[in-house]
Amino acid sequence: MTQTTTSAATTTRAAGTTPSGTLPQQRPVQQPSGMPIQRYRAFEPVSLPDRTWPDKKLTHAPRWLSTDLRDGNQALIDPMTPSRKQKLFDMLVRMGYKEIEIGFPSASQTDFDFVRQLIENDSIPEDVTITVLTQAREDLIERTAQALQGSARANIHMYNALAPMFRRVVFKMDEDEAKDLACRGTDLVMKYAEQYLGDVRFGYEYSPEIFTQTPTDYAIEVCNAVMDRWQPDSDREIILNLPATVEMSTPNVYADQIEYFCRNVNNRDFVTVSLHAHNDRGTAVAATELALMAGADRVEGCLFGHGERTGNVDLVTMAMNLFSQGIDPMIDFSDMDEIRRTVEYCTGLPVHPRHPYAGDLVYTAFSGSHQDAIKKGLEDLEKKAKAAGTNVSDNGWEAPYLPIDPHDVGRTYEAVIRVNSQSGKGGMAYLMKADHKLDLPRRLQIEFSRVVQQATDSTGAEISSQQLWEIFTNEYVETAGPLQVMGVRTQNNGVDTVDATVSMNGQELEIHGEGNGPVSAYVDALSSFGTRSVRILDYSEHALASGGDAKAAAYVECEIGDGDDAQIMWGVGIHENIITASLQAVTHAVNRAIR
Ligand SMILES: CC(=O)SCCNC(=O)CCNC(=O)[C@H](O)C(C)(C)COP(=O)(O)OP(=O)(O)OC[C@H]1O[C@@H](n2cnc3c(N)ncnc32)[C@H](O)[C@@H]1OP(=O)(O)O
Ligand SMILES: CC(C)C(=O)C(=O)O
Repeated sequence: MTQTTTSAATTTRAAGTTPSGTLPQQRPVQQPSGMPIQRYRAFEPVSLPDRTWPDKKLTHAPRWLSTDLRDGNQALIDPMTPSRKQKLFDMLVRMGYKEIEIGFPSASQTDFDFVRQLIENDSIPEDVTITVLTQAREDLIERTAQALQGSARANIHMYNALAPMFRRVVFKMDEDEAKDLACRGTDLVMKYAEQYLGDVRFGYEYSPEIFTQTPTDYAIEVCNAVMDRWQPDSDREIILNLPATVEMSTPNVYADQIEYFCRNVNNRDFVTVSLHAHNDRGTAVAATELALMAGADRVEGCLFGHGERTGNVDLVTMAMNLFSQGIDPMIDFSDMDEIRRTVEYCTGLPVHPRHPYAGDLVYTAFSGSHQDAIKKGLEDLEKKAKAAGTNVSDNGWEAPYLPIDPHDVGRTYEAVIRVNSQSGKGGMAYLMKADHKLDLPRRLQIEFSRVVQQATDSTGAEISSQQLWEIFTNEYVETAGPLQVMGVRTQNNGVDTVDATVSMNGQELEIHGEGNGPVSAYVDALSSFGTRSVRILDYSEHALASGGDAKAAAYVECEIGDGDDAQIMWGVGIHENIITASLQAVTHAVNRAIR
């Protein structure tokens, strides 16, 4: 056996033991995975030692562009039908998007026709700018301009790839040739805009595709050359959209690239710097947020992160992250479930149950300690609102584990707590109160949670609120047992008396008891005919609702029997008459003890 000697001044420990006398913990040794890491290399970041973005804060919403109908649509298993596109477009407008990329009209007759449909059916509000994408190819640019005829406000968005690998493999172009393609494309956009779009409030967006894998100085050089053609001015902005076409690095690297670009590009005052992050590393939201801190003005993305491969940056998370910091996203997400249903219908793809702010499970706690904290948090908010004579929704939000109030996105608190084998008393008590109006005393909560635990352990499955109610009533409220009460008369003549007709194990008896209240008189009566003694340890009652015929609930904690045989038992009664409810509660506790 190891010896540990402790004195006031020193602690001596046997070699190889810890202060608690246990064997020391060995640090785990991880093993090489054997995966082919030699095939990949780390991303080379731009050098920006004097970066300023880490100290910046997001204070307002950026300009948003929804590309659900373009980048989102081009990545679907089944691209949207025109009627689905229309439905999604209408919803985007209702939500407040003012810039919407509606397709790639030179790609197909379907895409072209959809643009025409929106314009000809007058579906585009005056203050909404539609955008369409094209490659830097003359035939495609001309067709693109034709598609936009008759619109009120429209942008042509042209792209070409600048990254070395793309130039070499896809385009077989050197840097100058790729720059020249961008410049010629810009000339053609202007030419065909003039030819077809004289009456349109017309704008231009250029994307140096694969911006993040392009040497930033070269991307700036091409953008400056494009601007030499477009000639931006105070009333002639250019949108320079800087895509992380494939996300290749940590978000801070994108932020450095954006800050570097913003500092060094020409005509910064007339340039709207736009972000277009994909989510290949799962950090598109973080990258976009940091890049906004780095000086960008505008964000392109899709609802729920649809788009090529892992998707575009998720516009829902982006906007709701701002909302949760008290910043108006300028887009309305107050009916999140309707937005989700519409996107699911239009895209044919489900939203993940854990999707931030919108998934089925994101305001739900199954585990005991989370439930307990949420219950206390909600009670605290209600208490504060009551004290101030306001509603919870009028006050600031602060609740454990819930970054926003589910009500603010159209959810109820119903799903906030769900019960399974991971749950504790707090969650069950919350459901019993919220759904069934029973405010269980604390020690009853503890006892009941053990009863529920047995049920969840045996099935391994979630227990619905209705099942919880059934378990509760079977256990505490409707206990069949040897003691049955057939009739009770209570009186108060200075002292409370109870006269009852009961049957015990089938034998009918008249019993009588006295006490300083009906419950103690009933307990006295029960003790008089040889059952085990009954002592009330705790008693509480409350109405289940307001109104004359409302039911009341009574909870009693009894000690039944004496000495070593004594059992502590809860019983519950629910009845229109509170005295009946109390006596039922005692009867149920006795029956539970005998059972
Ligand atoms: C990052 C993005 O999301 S970009 C948007 C991608 N979206 C889409 O591609 C959806 C719509 N696209 C389409 O329907 C078709 O690709 C079309 C209609 C645009 C073009 O079709 P096609 O000419 O038949 O074929 P394809 O797409 O294979 O064309 C590739 C050619 O375009 C060239 N090209 C690709 N991108 C560009 C560009 N931005 N500017 C100029 N040329 C380009 C390629 O180098 C290749 O040239 P090559 O034929 O000389 O080798
Ligand atoms: C056309 C551009 C903006 C694009 O979709 C991308 O690079 O991901």
